[in-house]
Amino acid sequence: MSETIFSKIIKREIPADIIYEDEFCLAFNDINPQAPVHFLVIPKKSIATINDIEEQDRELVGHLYIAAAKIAKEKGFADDGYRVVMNCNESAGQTVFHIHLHVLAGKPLGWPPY
Ligand SMILES: CCNC(=O)OC[C@H]1O[C@@H](n2cnc3c(=O)[nH]c(N)nc32)[C@H](O)[C@@H]1O
Repeated sequence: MSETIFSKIIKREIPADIIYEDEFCLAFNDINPQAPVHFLVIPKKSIATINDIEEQDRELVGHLYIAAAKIAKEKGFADDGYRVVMNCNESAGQTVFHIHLHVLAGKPLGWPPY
């Protein structure tokens, strides 16, 4: 698996503002927030894109959403509302090839998101 900046964050080789961690995933604030709340939930397993998610990753991908919802509830914006986005490849703007959920909240988010 190719090393990404996110695998360095998982290994604590580079710093990040970590807000949640469990056996399977890590969440940290985005370095370039696009909303008052903008954090990422990433699996500890390196999976490059949505296209690379395998049947064996079903539980793990579901776990990312459960973690996102747990954080949203803890931070108090679950009921108000939030957006969860996972981008796949260049035209969707994916720049780090380690899958990650973007969790955005804290302001009315426009739709469609482009
Ligand atoms: C269009 C979004 N497509 C994408 O691939 O998102 C990658 C996301 O990761 C964020 N990011 C990049 N490097 C770092 C870093 O070292 N630290 C942190 N805390 N966030 C980072 C970046 O701002 C972007 O929102």
